Amino acid sequence: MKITEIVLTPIAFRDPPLLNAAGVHEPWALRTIVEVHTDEGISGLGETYGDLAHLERSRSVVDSLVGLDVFALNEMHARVASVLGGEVGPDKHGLTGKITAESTVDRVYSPFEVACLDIQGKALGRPVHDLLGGAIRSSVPYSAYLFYKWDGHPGAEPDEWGEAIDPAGIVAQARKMIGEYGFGSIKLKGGVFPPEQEIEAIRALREAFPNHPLRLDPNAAWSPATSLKVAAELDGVLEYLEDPAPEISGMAEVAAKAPMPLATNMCVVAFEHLKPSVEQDAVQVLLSDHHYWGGLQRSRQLGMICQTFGIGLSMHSNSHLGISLAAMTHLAAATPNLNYACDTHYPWNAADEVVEPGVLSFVDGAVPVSTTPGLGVTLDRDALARLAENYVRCGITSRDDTGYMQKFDPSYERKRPRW
Ligand SMILES: O=C([O-])[C@@H](O)[C@@H](O)[C@H](O)[C@@H](O)C(=O)[O-]
Ligand SMILES: [Mg+2]
Repeated sequence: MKITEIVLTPIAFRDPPLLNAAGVHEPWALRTIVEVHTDEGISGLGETYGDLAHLERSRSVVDSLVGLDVFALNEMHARVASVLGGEVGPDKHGLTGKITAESTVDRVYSPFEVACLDIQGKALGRPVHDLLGGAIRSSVPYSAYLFYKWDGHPGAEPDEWGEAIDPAGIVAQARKMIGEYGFGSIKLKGGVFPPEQEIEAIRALREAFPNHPLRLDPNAAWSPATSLKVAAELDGVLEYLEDPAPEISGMAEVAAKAPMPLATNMCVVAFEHLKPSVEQDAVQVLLSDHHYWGGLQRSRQLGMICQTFGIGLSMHSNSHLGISLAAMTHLAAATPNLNYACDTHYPWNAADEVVEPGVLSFVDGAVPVSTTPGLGVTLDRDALARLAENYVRCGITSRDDTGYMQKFDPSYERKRPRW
C-alpha cells in the first residue's frame, strides 16, 4: 500500500492565558494536522507542533515520503533523517529542554508514523494499540493539569475557568476540572510564583484532595539548592517532583538528596540523553511523549529502556487536540510499565476539537481505549477549515510565551533558574 499524497494543514485554536516559567500562553495555540493518503483509498491522521520552523521542516520531507509503503517505517525514518541532514530545531519557547539533531528527526517523523499506523490498523481491521503489542488496559487515566492563570486574556472577557493566582484559585480550578472530568491525580504547573507560594498551593490541594496523587512542575525555574528546600518541605506530599532544576547535572544534584522521585520532560528528551542520565541517576520518572520521541513504536522502545533501568514512566503533554489524544491513549494502553496517570492539556482546548465528536470521552478521569480500526478518530472537515482559517487570521506563527508576557510587563525576563 503506497503513499500517494500527504497534506499538512496548520491550525490555530483558542488557548487560555496559562502562566508558566517562560511567560503566558497566547490566545491561540498552534498545531499541524497531517493527512496521509494511499493508493488503496485508505487515509491516516497525525497531529504535531504548529510552529513555523517545525512546519517548514515537516513540509521539506513530504516529497521523499510519497511512494513509500505504509509498512516501511524504518525506511521512512531514514528518509526523514536524510532530508533533514543533521539540522537541529532549537527550543524556542524554553520549556522543552535541549533538542538534538537526532530528536529533530524524531519530532518530524512522529506524525507521519502515527498516520501510517492509523492506515495499517484500518487496513488490518485492528486498533493501533494492537500494532504496538496489544492493550494491557481498557482505559487510560489522565491527570488534572492545573495552571496559574489570569481570568482572561487582557482586553477580552474572562474565560470559563476564571482567575487562579493563589492557593484558593488553584483549588477552585481543581474542583472544576475534577468535577467535569473525574481525574484521580493532579499536576500543578509551577515556576510562576516564588516557591513558598507554590508550596502553599500544593498544601491547599493536599487538604482539599487528600487521596489524589500530586505533582509539581516548575520547568527548571529553581536552582538545585532551592529545589532541595522545596523537596524537603513537600516530603510525603508529592508522588514526584518534575523538572525542579535545569540540566541532567542539576537534576542529579537534587535527586541525590530529594526524598521523592524526580521526573523530567526537559533534561532527557532524546535517546542520547538516556546514558548520562542513567549514569548520574538524575531522573527516576521519565515523561514520554510520542511527538518528540519519534512516534508510537519508538515510545514503546523507550518504555522498555526505562523498565530495564528501573526508571518509572509517565506521559507529557503540550496543548493538543483529539488526534494526539487518541494516539497517546493507544500508546499508553499498550505500554505495561506506564504506571502514572498521563498529562493532558485537553480540558484547556477541548472546545475547539478537530475530530468528529462522540468518540473520545473521559470517564472517571480516564479515556476508554478505542477498539475500532486505526486510531478510531475521524477529521471534522468543517472544524478543520475553521481552525485553518484561525491560523491564517491569528497572525501567530510560533509559540512565544515570553514575548506575549512582555506586552503586559515589559520588564519580564526569561530566567532559568529564576529562584
Ligand atoms: O504549556 C505549558 O505551559 C507547559 O509548560 C508545557 O509547555 C510543558 O512542555 C509541559 O507541559 C511540561 O510538563 O513541562
Ligand atoms: Mg514538565
